Amino acid sequence: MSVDDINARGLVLLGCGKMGSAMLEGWLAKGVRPDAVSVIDPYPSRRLEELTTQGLRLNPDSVGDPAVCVLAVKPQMMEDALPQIGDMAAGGTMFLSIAAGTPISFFERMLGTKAVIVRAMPNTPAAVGRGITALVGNANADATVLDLADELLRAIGQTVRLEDETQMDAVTAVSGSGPAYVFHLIETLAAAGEAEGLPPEMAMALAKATVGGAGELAEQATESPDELRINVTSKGGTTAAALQVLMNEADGFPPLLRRAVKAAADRSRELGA
Ligand SMILES: NC(=O)C1=CN([C@@H]2O[C@H](COP(=O)(O)OP(=O)(O)OC[C@H]3O[C@@H](n4cnc5c(N)ncnc54)[C@H](OP(=O)(O)O)[C@@H]3O)[C@@H](O)[C@H]2O)C=CC1
Ligand SMILES: O=C(O)[C@@H]1CCC=N1
Repeated sequence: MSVDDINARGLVLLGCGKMGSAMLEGWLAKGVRPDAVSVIDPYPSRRLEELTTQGLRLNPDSVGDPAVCVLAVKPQMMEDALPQIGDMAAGGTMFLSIAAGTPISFFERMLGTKAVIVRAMPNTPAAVGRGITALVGNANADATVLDLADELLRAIGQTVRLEDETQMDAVTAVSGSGPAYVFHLIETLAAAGEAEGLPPEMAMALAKATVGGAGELAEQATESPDELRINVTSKGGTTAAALQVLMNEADGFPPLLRRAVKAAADRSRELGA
């Protein structure tokens, strides 16, 4: 699905809160025209209202037969929200659900077995083109459809294809929710810097740049993250002292993150039950 296809046939967002807006910003930055976008959302943000001056349509009476309809309301709201897209499923629209937990079978029940459905799990760095989205399609989403979905999602970052929908719970727990863990790492690293005597603004600047820079290095370097970690760690030095705390198998990062990721994956499974 190229930006040209979207601009020709249109894109509808059912729900445009934090994640829908992050994706929309990424697509607009890649050349999707605001006048190709319709948003259905009862309380649109000020940003969406501003975009109406560039042609974005808010809660229009009819959305026609768009190329893509992104389903971006909370899982708990999905059943109530879906009737608003009318009989779009009768046309050639690709439905792209980003709802955590909600299985493809739910959408097939709601939209009919002929609907072309792609279930995806993006994350909020999509707003700056640095997201990662995992995707899997239903039986109607053939290789061409999945390639098109992949192309659309690559406009907001990287993509991975899942072999099996059941992998989506773990994906959600790692990369869907993951940015929140990293933001919390930034918050707590800055707070720890403050506790060691740094002014708050400086501590926050150091924490943000360290997490951002380390993430970029981990993606660009040929070395693996464990090699990059070893490169920072001088024998008998400061990093080794910190890693003795963080890498502790009893109460360091490994058991803590294992528990956190399991809690998220379990919640994703619960949402789908
Ligand atoms: N946030 C994230 O990082 C990620 C979220 N997701 C998924 O994205 C989806 C949206 O999450 P998120 O953006 O965080 O949630 P938000 O609550 O920020 O966004 C949902 C939007 O849908 C609106 N809405 C509520 N009811 C309806 C309705 N009946 N019709 C149309 N719109 C409606 C909400 O309006 P109002 O606020 O007024 O209720 C809100 O603007 C969820 O399914 C979530 O699982 C997936 C990956 C990452
Ligand atoms: O917290 C949530 O349920 C959603 C899904 C992944 C990120 N946010």
